[in-house]
Amino acid sequence: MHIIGAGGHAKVVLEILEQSDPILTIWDDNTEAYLVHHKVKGNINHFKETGSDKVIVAIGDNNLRKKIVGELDFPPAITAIHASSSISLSAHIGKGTVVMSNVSVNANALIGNNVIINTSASVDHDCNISDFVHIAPQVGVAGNVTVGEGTHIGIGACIIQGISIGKWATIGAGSVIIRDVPDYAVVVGNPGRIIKYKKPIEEIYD
Ligand SMILES: CC(=O)SCCNC(=O)CCNC(=O)[C@H](O)C(C)(C)COP(=O)(O)OP(=O)(O)OC[C@H]1O[C@@H](n2cnc3c(N)ncnc32)[C@H](O)[C@@H]1OP(=O)(O)O
Repeated sequence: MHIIGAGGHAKVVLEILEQSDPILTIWDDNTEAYLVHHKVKGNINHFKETGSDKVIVAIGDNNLRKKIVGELDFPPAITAIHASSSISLSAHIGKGTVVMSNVSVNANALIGNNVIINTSASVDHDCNISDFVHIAPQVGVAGNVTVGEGTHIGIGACIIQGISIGKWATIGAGSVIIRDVPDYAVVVGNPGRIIKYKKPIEEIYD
């Protein structure tokens, strides 16, 4: 199994994957780096020579994670699911996705590819979470919420039921979201209010 990334987020992903398979190879453009006790084996171009899809891109920044996944010859096929998480049998977890400790994913929730559901977050029934989203620690997402590609939901935020959040939006730490959020909006506070709009770097240059 392979991990791309050697930063703080990758450290947590490493610990999850080591529960099931201690044979892991780490790849990062900083080829001098260590991920805990594993020395980085090579850069991302070097990784491509393995021809493997048994990889997860363990990079916390949604924009950068999408960019790196896009550079790979095969989409990541590994999911990292912590043994203490509780995932409904009717939920779907996409490939390349990380589910950290004490997370709950309830009935009929759809979680896309290359998503991060961070420590102790909960995603309730019938939610639809798109690719490259990051749901930070302690976030509560109520039932029937949709979240567009690449959105970051900050630590401790709450989203009430039925809300639709657009793509590449940012929800500030501790915010309470009671109204729909448009694409690219940065929303903070209780109740959440839009303070600005921020496009991901790739889309700014499109
Ligand atoms: C395991 C892990 O570590 S996972 C990572 C967890 N971390 C997170 O989830 C981080 C979430 N990030 C935030 O909350 C950030 O503050 C952001 C993204 C919302 C805003 O960051 P920036 O774009 O740098 O905005 P900036 O700091 O300039 O703040 C702009 C204004 O919004 C206010 N503001 C920023 N964040 C918040 C917040 N969470 N709640 C309320 N107000 C806020 C600021 O006080 C400031 O107000 P002012 O203009 O009246 O002074």
